[in-house]
Amino acid sequence: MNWATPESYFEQLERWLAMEGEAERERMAQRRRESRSGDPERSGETIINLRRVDSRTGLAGRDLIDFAKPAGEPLPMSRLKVGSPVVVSDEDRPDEAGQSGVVSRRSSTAIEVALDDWPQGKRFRIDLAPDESTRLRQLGGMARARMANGAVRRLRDVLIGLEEPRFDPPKSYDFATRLNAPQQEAVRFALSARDIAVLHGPPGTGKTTTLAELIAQAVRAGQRVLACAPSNTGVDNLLEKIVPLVPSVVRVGHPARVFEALRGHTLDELVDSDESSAIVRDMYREAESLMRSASKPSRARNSYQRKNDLYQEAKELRRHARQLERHIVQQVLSGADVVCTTLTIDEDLLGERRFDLVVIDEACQSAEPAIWQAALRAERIILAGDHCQLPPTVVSAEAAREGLAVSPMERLIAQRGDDVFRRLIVQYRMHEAIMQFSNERFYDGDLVADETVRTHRLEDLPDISPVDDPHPVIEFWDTAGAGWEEELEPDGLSKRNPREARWIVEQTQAFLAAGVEPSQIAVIAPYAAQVRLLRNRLQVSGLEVDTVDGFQGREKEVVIITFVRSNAIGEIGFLADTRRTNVAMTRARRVLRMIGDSATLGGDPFYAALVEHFQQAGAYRSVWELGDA
Ligand SMILES: Nc1ncnc2c1ncn2[C@@H]1O[C@H](COP(=O)(O)OP(=O)(O)OP(=O)(O)O)[C@@H](O)[C@H]1O
Repeated sequence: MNWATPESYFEQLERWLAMEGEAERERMAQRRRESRSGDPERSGETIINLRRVDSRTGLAGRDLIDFAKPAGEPLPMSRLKVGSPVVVSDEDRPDEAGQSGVVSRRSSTAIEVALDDWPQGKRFRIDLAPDESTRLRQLGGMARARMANGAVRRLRDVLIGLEEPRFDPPKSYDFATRLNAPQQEAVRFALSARDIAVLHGPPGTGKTTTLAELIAQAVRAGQRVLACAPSNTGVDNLLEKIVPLVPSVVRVGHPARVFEALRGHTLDELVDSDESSAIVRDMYREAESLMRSASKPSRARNSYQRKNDLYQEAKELRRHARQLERHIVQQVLSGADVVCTTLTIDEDLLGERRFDLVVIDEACQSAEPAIWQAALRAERIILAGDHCQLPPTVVSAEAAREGLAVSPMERLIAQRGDDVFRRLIVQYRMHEAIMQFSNERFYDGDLVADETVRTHRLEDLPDISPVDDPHPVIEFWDTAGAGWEEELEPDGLSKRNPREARWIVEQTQAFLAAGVEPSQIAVIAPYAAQVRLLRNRLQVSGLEVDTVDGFQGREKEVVIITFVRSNAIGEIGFLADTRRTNVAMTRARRVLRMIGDSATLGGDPFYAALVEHFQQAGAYRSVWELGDA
């Protein structure tokens, strides 16, 4: 995408955001209609028939309530993840609005929600809440960017693609972590940027490790850094790597949304452990006791006046307590070398703060409107991600078609080419054979497998049999002509393939029998219906069956993929977004198995090349060999 002026750029973004808002409202309405007519859980945005099974008090006095189905029934597949904003409501009072909260933990049978008040009722439902506040904050950031002056204005225009990025001669650094040569070069390059630099990190190449080093170097040079990512998980992954390298890091955000192990670095906890916070707590307690005294009935002559005085005193005390609390918060923030937050920034909290360097990890998963809040606080900005993996989530199909699903990082690479980015090329995850196809199709053949993983096999793990007949590293199993056809899930719109599912179950059981731990296996399916079917049939604790989205950024020793689509008309639906398949394949460390119908998939040049690649590699099999096709 190219824009002629900042005005045309921001007008386009505003239109896209309006379309997103409309599409989200439509999706909510659709969900309500489905609730009335059939199974509300099918939307993946609602869980019904829940009971309160446990509770504890979390940070800042919030109630953390565990909800579960009767008799420990597993929860349905849903988009409700840790950090999702939700509404908890009483199923017996459908007309009441319910309470807003945030998912703070999830297991296969229970979901914990952080709520400000105790939820009343017996049977509950939890609905994913639309994120209007995020959109409003994005609009605010865009409006300010539109009016920007001076240096911010120049940075803005480089980001939009209207001005050339500039670089100083690279300096040399004394690195704190052991980086490979391309990682070192990437740090030198990024830190030489006067306005913008981009780091392209293909799977397993140590993008986050490199970003943490780069941030540490900036801090050593006396700079203040804002480290962001679109998701809470992304922020926490970065935070985890920054903490050992930088003395003072603060994580801004709802503690319920932060990994438990990292909560000591949240602003809430740091403020809480500040010495002056004891005084604030005393002041609040004192104010409460004044309020209680004031509310006691009294027959004294001047009781009205006395009550009024007590209320006034309590109010004044509270005002002072809040002031002091704000002061502590600002002190903690000012003392931090690095502030970590999602891209949805709390503007009141950060105030006018600007940073020498703003780093955005997973930048390929944020759409254009999401970057402006952070970008406006930057002297220089570094975007890192992999545009060959999952794009930003966009609800409006029309806005996506028009370009909202293209991240600013992807756009900058397309506009500026090699001048603006460096690619990390040594990967520490996949056996060479697993990497090869992705490498050729997506990474210009640049990727190199590090010696520590290049030839690693399943048999190198402890307790794996059979050692004398090693498991092949890669295999594509073709169902062409076998009649293993896809079907629609009854009452649903999602697709599944029962015969492929049966094959997957057999394969998985064989790996388990060979000694592979359930937690080392990923079963990946593109469609929710196939995931549901497989979860039903593969109830093994620790084994993960999910869609691609559930595995982004992660890895497993063994990855088994079912492509599902098998039909006479060669329709492959959203498998046509081949980046999803790239993500799925590149999760695997030692073994990759795929099953699909080449007659259906092969109409698409990407899948035709994939099957051809496996044939050439001697890793092509047909289900006809099984004798039960
Ligand atoms: N220079 C290096 N030497 C040895 N191991 C490394 C090096 N750089 C990264 N690694 C290892 O590679 C793995 C991936 O690193 P990291 O988590 O930084 O990758 P990533 O690129 O952010 O991953 P992804 O993008 O796939 O989520 C980690 O186990 C890390 O310790």
